This record gives sequence, structure tokens and C-alpha cells, in this order.
Amino acid sequence: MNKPAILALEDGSVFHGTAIGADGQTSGEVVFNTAMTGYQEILTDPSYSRQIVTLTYPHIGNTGINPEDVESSSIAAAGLVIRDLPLVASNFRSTQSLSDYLSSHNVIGIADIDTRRLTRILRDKGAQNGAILAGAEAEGADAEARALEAARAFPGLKGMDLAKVVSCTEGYEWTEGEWALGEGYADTTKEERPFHVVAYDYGVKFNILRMLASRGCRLTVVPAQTPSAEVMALNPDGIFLSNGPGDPEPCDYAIKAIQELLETETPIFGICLGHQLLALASGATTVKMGHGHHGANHPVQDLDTGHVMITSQNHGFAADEATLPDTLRATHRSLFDGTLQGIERTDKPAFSFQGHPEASPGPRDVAPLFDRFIEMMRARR
Ligand SMILES: NC(=O)CC[C@H](N)C(=O)O
Repeated sequence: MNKPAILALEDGSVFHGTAIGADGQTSGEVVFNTAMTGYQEILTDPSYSRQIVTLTYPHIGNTGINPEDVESSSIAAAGLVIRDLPLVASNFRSTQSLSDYLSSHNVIGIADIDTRRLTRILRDKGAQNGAILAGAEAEGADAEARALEAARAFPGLKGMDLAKVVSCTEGYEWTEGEWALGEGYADTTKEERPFHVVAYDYGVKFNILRMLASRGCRLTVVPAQTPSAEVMALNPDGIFLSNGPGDPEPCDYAIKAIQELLETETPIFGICLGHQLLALASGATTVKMGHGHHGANHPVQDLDTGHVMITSQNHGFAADEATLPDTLRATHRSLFDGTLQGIERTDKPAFSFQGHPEASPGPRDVAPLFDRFIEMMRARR
């Protein structure tokens, strides 16, 4: 039997649909993602913490859930909104249905709503605070009013430091990812990967760690609040600043650590939140965007070569190009809205990218940035 669910937005919009996950109530910032594949990677991307994700692709759940395609160990999104859940999930790797997966992680989902109408609201008004009521919570004459109240009670992501909330609590070594012997490393065994990278976990996606490991990095992942001196005591060849949820601006511990690490001249590479933090640490400012960028087909231009890459994106904040100090150079720009997508320090071996070179989901056009980081570490030797 179908269970009811209600989605309400702070602007007063209300949608009635069907509950497809846990019963109860959830609230967060409602955003839309236009990727046609990758619902599992999206749900488990820690950067979606406190966000309710609506997927514009209409059929979600076709290939079920498998143990390989996760980007973290649990569902990070605060809720899922879709048009249609297929009756049958079919794939050779599938071990569970999307609906069971949501329920088993106690995550609320709503289906059978007009996701086009919802997306047009989010596109025109910007990301909205919202709430979903599911199951018994969505019943009763006052259900709409309660949903609206919950939507408006969500404080919004601006000013919210979530990196330290989702980060690991203790450091660990990452080993997954095939390391093929690289040029000039003919004697290197698998156990002796040539570069030691310390990766700050602000909400890191597994595929970033895999792509670094497969390029010959031995990885030590450390909690978001690890002081710079502890990182340097690990004797790294390079430092990686991960993606992560929330507003970069209140992450003062990270900004301070990055400023200190820049002084050591150790190569630094940042992705998404890591990019925004490098910008802040260098003296630029960040802004909250309207509906942000969430999808797998965003054109981004490399300003040095003119090349256009199709990229995976997931961000609601951006470093403001107009505020870049002399020590920061713009390297990439979005061809959708002209916002800044990449920077590099002119005086230090440090660079970063706003989108997702690790894809998951999405195209791999930007993967060469990982090679650039490797080259930076090699050059420093
Ligand atoms: N994927 C990310 O790292 C997102 C960064 C930041 N939370 C934003 O929304 O802009």
C-alpha cells in the first residue's frame, strides 16, 4: 500500500507524493541535480549533508543499489525527491532496491511529484529550505501546515560549518585503488607508492582517494580539524583538501591550517570545498550562489588552453573571482554562468578546482588535474 508524503518549501509551495523510504520528518536545503545516472554516488556524497536532493531525471532506481558505487559509508543527503520509482530494479550488481536502501539507512524519500515544477521553482528562486513528511506524519488536516513550518524552521546553509561534523574522527591510511607502475618507477612495488599525500577529510568522496592511490599516492586521511604541525609531522609530499558540505567561510580552523601549510611550500591540491578554502586562505571571499551547480554535464573552460571540458559539479557556494588577490590566478571558468571554477597560487605550489575531477558520477574530462598534482610533487623532489 502506498504511503503518503509531503514536500514543502519555504516559499509556500507544497507537493503531495508517495513515501519511498523511511517514515518521519526531514528538513534541509532543497537542490536539484541534473545528472542522468549516479543516484547512488549522489546520495552518498558527504557534500550533500543537510541537503534534500531532487533528481531531474525522471526514472530513478532502475539499476537498484550495489555495494561498489558508494562515495562514503552511508547516505549523506537529508532526503531524496524523485518523479518515478520503477517497479522493478534490474542490474547484475544490484543487491537491494533504492526504496529498501533508503529505509535501511533511515532516510526519507518522496516520489510521484512534479519534479519539473519543483526544479523551475528552485531555478527561478534559488535553492529553498524545505521539509518532507513521510508516512503517518504526512496524514491529517494539518499536515501541510506542519510541513511548511518544518521547512521554514531550517536555518539554511549559510554560516553552517558541516566539514568538521562529517569528517572522520581519527586519521587512517587509504589503500584501495590499483597502482600501476609509473614511468621512472620501474623498481617500485605496490607497497612503495612514491608519493605520500595527507588528505584533509572535510567530507571526502572515496573516488578522489582511489584516483590519487591509482596514481601512486600513499594516503593518510586526517580529520578536518588536524593542526598544520601534525600534518607536517607526517612528512607529506603533498597535501590534499577535500570536498565537503556546508559553508566554507566559518571553517576557520581549516583556513588557518591551509595558510600555515602554504608557507611550507608543500604542493597543495583542493577540490570543491577544498578549492573554496584555498581561496579563503589566500585572501579571496566566497559567496552563496542561487541554485548552485549540481549535475554531470557542466561545461568548464580552461582559461590557459581554451579547452572546454564537460564536468561533474556539486556546489552551492563559490569563490568570488572579483576578490582574487594578486597571488591567485583564475584558471577555469563555468560556461553556464561565468563563475570561477579553478585557481592557482602564483607564488606557491597550490591549485584547486571547483567541480569534480573524480566524477562519480559524471565524465572524466578533468581527471588530468590529478596528474598535475603528481607532477607538482615530482618536481618538488
Ligand atoms: N562538493 C562540495 O565540496 C561542496 C562545497 C560547498 N559545500 C558548496 O556547497 O559549495
